[in-house]
Formats: sequence, structure tokens, C-alpha cells
Amino acid sequence: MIAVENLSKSFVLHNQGGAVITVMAGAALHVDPGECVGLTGQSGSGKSTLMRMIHGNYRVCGGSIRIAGVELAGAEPRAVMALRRDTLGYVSQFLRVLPRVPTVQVVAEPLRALGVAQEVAQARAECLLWRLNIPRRLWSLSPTTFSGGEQQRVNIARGFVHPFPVLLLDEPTASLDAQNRAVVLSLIHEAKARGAAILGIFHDAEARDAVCDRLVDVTGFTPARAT
Ligand SMILES: Nc1ncnc2c1ncn2[C@@H]1O[C@H](COP(=O)(O)OP(=O)(O)OP(=O)(O)O)[C@@H](O)[C@H]1O
Repeated sequence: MIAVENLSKSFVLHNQGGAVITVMAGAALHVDPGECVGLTGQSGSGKSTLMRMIHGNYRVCGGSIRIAGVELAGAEPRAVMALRRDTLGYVSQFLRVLPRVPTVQVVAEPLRALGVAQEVAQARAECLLWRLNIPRRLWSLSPTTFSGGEQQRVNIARGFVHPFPVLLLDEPTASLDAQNRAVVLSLIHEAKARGAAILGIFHDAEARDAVCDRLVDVTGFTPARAT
């Protein structure tokens, strides 16, 4: 479902005399349906950079990223948007939303984008908000003023509302208490059971051990160690 081959990435710092930072060369990994793979490696080794390339936020310098058979390297923005709508879910650490949109709509939006009826999308969103212990009185309010942990749970609800075949998780349990962390781990297990291919960054070792089938150390892709 996720196939990365011979991937390279450099950043050119145009505002710093054109300095070039090569983060990755020869990166390769795959994630099969029903599998959860964790990215590890020391701080600055390129975990987030790899994740952002797989999400289509960062341009690839060389190599290939295929998601459910679709090549992302050099893909048109329209193709990336279609992939994100249908196939590729992403839960980041930080919620980014338009102001004044009620939480329940924020969560239901990925389903609405797929043409799911409003009542069905809302019911599914409410179910996830309930499971993630967001108080009902908050559902009609914008999440912009919510606490860090509440915002993260809204983000998780939004990421899991559609059964995406591929899921990218960037620290999904980072600021959660034990009870909510257990809910998120259940959601990940359920997604694996329905055949989702999941790639995640988990600094929380206990969470990582609970859900990951394999680990890939990104340090092995840094140029000094690349073959
Ligand atoms: N937009 C950017 N412009 C320039 N350099 C960048 C950019 N994004 C990342 N980098 C560089 O790429 C390297 C890898 O960063 P990245 O955030 O991917 O590491 P990480 O493994 O996720 O680190 P951490 O565990 O600390 O979050 C760093 O040296 C960073 O400075």
C-alpha cells in the first residue's frame, strides 16, 4: 500500500546563501495492508521529512513513493488532493481548522468531501467524538479555543472518521492522558483489523510497542550511512 524506493531529499536554503542540507538518500520502505510500521531514529534524522513527502507536502528530489499504486513523486497537486480525499489519511500533532466551524463539522468534513450524506457523516463524527471523550457541550463550538489534548483528539477523530486505506500518524498520542491514549490505540488496532496500512511516528515507546508490527530506523537513510 505504501512503497518507497531510493528516495532522496535535500533542502536549499535560499535565504542563507543557497546552503544545501541533504537529509535523506536511498530511503526505502514498504507498508502492507493491515500492518503498522513505526519510524524511529534520533532527533533530526528525517522522520517528519519522510512523513511529509509521503503526504505530498514536501517535494521529492529523487526516487519513488507509491500509495495504493499511485506515484507521488512529481504528481500534480490535483492528483495529491484526490489521493488525500479517497485514500490517504493523516493525523498530525496540531489541529489546523478554519475559525468558527463547529467541531462536529470539522470531524465530519472528510466524509462530506466524499459525498456521504450529512446525517450519516454527522452520526459517525459524533460517535468518534464520544469515544474520544470530547464533552457533548463542545461539539457545536469551534475547536480553536480547545485545550491541546482536546484539539489533538478532534484531529484524531477527523483522521479516523473515514476508513482510509492508508494512514499516516505523527505522534497521535503525544499529549493524551492514559484513558484517551487507550482509545487511540484501540482505533489504530481497529484500522489494522480492517486492512489499513499505517505508518507512524511514536515517541511514546509504550504506544509504539502496542501497535507497531515493525520499526524502520530513518537514521539508516541519512547520507553519511546511506549505501
Ligand atoms: N522545511 C525545511 N527546510 C530546511 N530544512 C529542513 C526543513 N524541514 C526539515 N529540515 C531539516 O531536515 C532535518 C530532518 O528534520 P526532521 O524534522 O525530518 O527530523 P525528525 O527526525 O522528525 O526530528 P524530531 O524527532 O526532532 O522531530 C533537520 O536537519 C531539519 O533541519
